[in-house]
Amino acid sequence: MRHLTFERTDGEPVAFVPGQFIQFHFQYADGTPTKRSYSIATRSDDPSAGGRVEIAVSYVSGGAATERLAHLAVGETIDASGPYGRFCLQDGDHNGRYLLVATGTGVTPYRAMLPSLAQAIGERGCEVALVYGARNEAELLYGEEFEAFARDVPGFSFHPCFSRVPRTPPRPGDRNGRVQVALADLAPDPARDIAYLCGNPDMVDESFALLQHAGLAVRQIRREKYVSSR
Ligand SMILES: Cc1cc2nc3c(=O)[nH]c(=O)nc-3n(C[C@H](O)[C@H](O)[C@H](O)COP(=O)(O)OP(=O)(O)OC[C@H]3O[C@@H](n4cnc5c(N)ncnc54)[C@H](O)[C@@H]3O)c2cc1C
Repeated sequence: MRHLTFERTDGEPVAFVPGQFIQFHFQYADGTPTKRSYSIATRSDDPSAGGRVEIAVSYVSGGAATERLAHLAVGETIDASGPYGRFCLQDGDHNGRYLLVATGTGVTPYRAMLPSLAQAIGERGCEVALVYGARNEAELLYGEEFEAFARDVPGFSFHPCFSRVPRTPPRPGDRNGRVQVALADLAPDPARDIAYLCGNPDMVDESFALLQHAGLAVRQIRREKYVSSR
């Protein structure tokens, strides 16, 4: 995975709502134009971010966009458009708990949402549980930040799930296995939960089915599937 930071060539800040994504535009080797989407990871409470766009890219062997992004040099430019998307927190929600579920780079929109989540916890007294699946500790993207946030913000809990290799030594709250199991253990409750699911499409579909089985309505489940957009 790579964490990349971009700024507009005209120096203007990039306005976005946490949860949105941008698209990069480039060409295949034969000159055919194409584009790919990447969630914005920038935290608005980070003064050093300064209106820049931060993204995390999971490397796909032979993938057109990730090959291009993996070989971008510092200072090089790439065409982009956006922001797009509605995988965002909504003003009218009065739920008692957010269940945020992600695998891999699917956790990036939640990093961008952290300041808004802290505000919701402070103003509405709601809880937030972040369930995050990675294969091993090395792939736990922004893990230290989420752990620090959980320490600082009562009401926010972080549940890292290691699907291949457990963390050694394990930390309190670590889970081994798939995010779906940890999600079920949180006892999803239609009376108080709104869920966000982001990342691997199979994980999103399976978690969606699990939440529906627990009684959540479709409007209580928001999804962002990281499908290839050719
Ligand atoms: C709304 C949205 C937001 C997204 N946000 C992010 C993000 O924040 N970070 C991120 O890394 N990606 C994100 N993606 C996925 C991203 O847009 C690309 O699809 C991904 O980077 C692969 O593009 P590529 O051009 O490198 O691979 P492609 O050239 O499109 O694919 C090459 C081959 O790899 C396969 N493949 C594609 N993706 C994967 C994968 N993940 N695992 C295994 N095989 C794969 C394809 O089926 C194909 O056979 C997002 C997608 C959407 C729709």
